[in-house]
Amino acid sequence: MTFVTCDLCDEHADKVSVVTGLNWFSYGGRQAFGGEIVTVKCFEDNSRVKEHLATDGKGRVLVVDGGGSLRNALIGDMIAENAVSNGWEGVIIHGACRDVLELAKLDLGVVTLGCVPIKSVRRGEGQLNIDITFGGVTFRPGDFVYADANGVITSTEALL
Ligand SMILES: O=C([O-])CC(=O)C(=O)O
Repeated sequence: MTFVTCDLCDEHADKVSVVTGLNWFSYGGRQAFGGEIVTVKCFEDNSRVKEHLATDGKGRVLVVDGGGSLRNALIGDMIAENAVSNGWEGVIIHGACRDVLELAKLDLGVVTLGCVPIKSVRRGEGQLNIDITFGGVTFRPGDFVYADANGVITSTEALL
């Protein structure tokens, strides 16, 4: 998938919602990625993230509202490798990741607010496929998201 979010914004100004006010970092080996939104809402517990990236992700992007916490990582190299095996396009986390040198080698988009070396706990908490909101945008399961070095945008319909 080759695209630039700036062009998508210019061409589909009436259709896109643009995430603002957040400083994203791109850690994955895939710099531009997009697809149908699947959501997880969790806080410092990556149970749902791990579970869900172990299922079929072809054409899909997992968008995680981690409450903006940078205190522990919701994804690392093992979970990300599993995501690649299951065909996920990428992961966008309003929270942190770890194992950044390994993430850079994977054919997966990984956009987060930052990184931290400690993993999260797993107490089986978190919700799957509910509407989540950050950066002024509500991410609805089944809508579409596109991300690159310029930022993150959503649309109710596929733009590519
Ligand atoms: O296991 C975790 O929670 C995160 C991690 O380090 C990995 O995915 O390798």
